[in-house]
Amino acid sequence: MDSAFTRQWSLPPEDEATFNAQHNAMIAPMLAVLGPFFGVSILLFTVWDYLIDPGRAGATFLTRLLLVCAGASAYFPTGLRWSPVQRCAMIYATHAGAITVTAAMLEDGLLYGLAGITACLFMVSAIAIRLRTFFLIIGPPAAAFFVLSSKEMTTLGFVNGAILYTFSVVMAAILMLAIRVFRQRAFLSEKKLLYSSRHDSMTGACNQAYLTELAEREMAVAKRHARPLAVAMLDIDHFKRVNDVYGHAVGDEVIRQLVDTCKRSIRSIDHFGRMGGEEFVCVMPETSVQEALTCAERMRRNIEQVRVDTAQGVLSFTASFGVAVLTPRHPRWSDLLSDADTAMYRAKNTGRNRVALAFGEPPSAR
Ligand SMILES: Nc1nc2c(ncn2[C@@H]2O[C@H](COP(=O)(O)OP(=O)(O)OP(=O)(O)O)[C@@H](O)[C@H]2O)c(=O)[nH]1
Repeated sequence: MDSAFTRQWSLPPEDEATFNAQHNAMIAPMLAVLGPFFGVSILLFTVWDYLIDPGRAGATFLTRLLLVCAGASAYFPTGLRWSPVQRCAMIYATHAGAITVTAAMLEDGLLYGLAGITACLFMVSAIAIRLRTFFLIIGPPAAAFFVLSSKEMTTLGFVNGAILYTFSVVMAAILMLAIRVFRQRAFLSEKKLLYSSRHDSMTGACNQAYLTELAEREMAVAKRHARPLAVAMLDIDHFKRVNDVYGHAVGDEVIRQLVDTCKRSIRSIDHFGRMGGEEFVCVMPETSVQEALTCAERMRRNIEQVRVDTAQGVLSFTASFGVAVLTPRHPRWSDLLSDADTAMYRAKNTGRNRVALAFGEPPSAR
């Protein structure tokens, strides 16, 4: 199948779970409002039963009340831990079921009730997010309708009712798919927007604001559980010279290569960000002094190996690193960062292309 077509209707697997979770979180509070509204409306429709057949209105009211009360348990979250979709299915089965059963109790009622029964179908379009869910929710009341109408209606009435019902199901399913596509697009644009608000557009590294947010969160966790946390600050050596000799485009390429190299040299739980210009920070949770020095050294060595092809020949570059680890002397992220920054300047001042530890050993020699 054409991939552009597939993309219209489905999300990448890594997004599907988040999309569904967001959808469930959105419909859960709606159930507490829409559920009771649906239930009360169904009870009020007893007036209609009375107009059609006053003698049976009492029985239809009791049936409606019984089924609505049975479904009302799903209006609000309970200890049963139902998923929002299961709650929807319960409300729909009992409430749309109430309309179907009471309609069947009246003469030609299913024919009159068909409008209400099919209208309820469209509510499911707004709530279901996948065809499977859609059919799961509408299945039991639809089966009830077909069974009851095959018994209660004339053959002509049954055929007409079945055609109308089936047509409504198809229309509601199409509406559901259209709503899904709109929601998917909104989800993907929001995701893209969020990504660009948090990442540097040139390198894809976290931007300063996002890195600070992540670092503060990691710091709080590390303090709460008395876990180690380390930070490495790095700056490309003599970068101004790269720009001056090779031009800005090559300078940009050097920055991109550095980010790719560093990201490949760290763990997936580490956070790498661009603080601005040619200065970067790596936040390393669960990392001791020795491990942080090893990681910084690995980044330094890998950067040293990078080669950039330019019109003036092959270019290599280096970076200087400052490492600091969280101690009680760092109540705020800015204190820890400042120590890493001081260490990084020590690495610069003692020869560059090296790793220095804040308040620790002298910089590691090349
Ligand atoms: N190409 C490019 N250059 C940048 C970017 N951001 C900052 N720069 C340049 O980076 C250079 C930084 O130079 P300096 O701060 O003097 O430091 P340096 O030349 O690296 O010297 P040391 O840090 O002391 O080793 C400046 O010339 C900036 O214009 C960028 O995104 N792209």
